[in-house]
Amino acid sequence: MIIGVLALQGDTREHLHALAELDVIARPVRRPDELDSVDALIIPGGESTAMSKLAIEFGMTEPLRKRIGGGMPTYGSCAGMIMLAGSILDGRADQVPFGGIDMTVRRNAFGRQVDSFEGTVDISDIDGGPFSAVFIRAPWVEEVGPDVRVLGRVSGRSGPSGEAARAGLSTGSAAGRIVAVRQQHLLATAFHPELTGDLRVHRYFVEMAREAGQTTEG
Ligand SMILES: NC(=O)CC[C@H](N)C(=O)O
Repeated sequence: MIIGVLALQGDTREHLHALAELDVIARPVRRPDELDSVDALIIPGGESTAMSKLAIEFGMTEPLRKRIGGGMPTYGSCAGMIMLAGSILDGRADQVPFGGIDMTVRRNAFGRQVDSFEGTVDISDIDGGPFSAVFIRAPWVEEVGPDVRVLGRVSGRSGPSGEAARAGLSTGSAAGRIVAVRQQHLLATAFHPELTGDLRVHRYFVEMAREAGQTTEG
């Protein structure tokens, strides 16, 4: 099994590194023929408006829509979550998501004054305690359709910076927000597990990809 990491823009390297730590064969994907050669895909964090523009320029939008819609296991973190959404609030008018997950996300949702903060997130399918999750100009999920499972919400604050408090975690405006979802073969988180060295989300996704591979092969 080969897992690709979309390499148009964003923190591709960090995801490749996380996959290498898990002994998975992983490679960057920029062109349609490279997409053809992978079994699953990670869409990294970065800037979704730039990613959308580059995907159009590289002729990747339609091939990606087709593979994602056709059952390729795909995981999006942060900007990648935005690109997997059916609909985007506070996006740019010319921004075209790849879609796949029946959800509405709000870009830069935690407030413009807060560029980044750490929060805690419990993910229902993943053992080992809450995640210390890094949010960088992150979206949250505003609404989900009936086929989407909510896996995680912001449960509290962590980290010494007090940024989480400014993000409203103490007053409750960020607490409880949906930041991890799954719809069948598609997974998305608003935070960046690739930046914290906690490999549990990647391990979970690799398992998803393996299971999908077994179903198609057998
Ligand atoms: N860290 C991120 O991926 C930020 C996402 C960014 N705010 C966007 O709209 O794409």
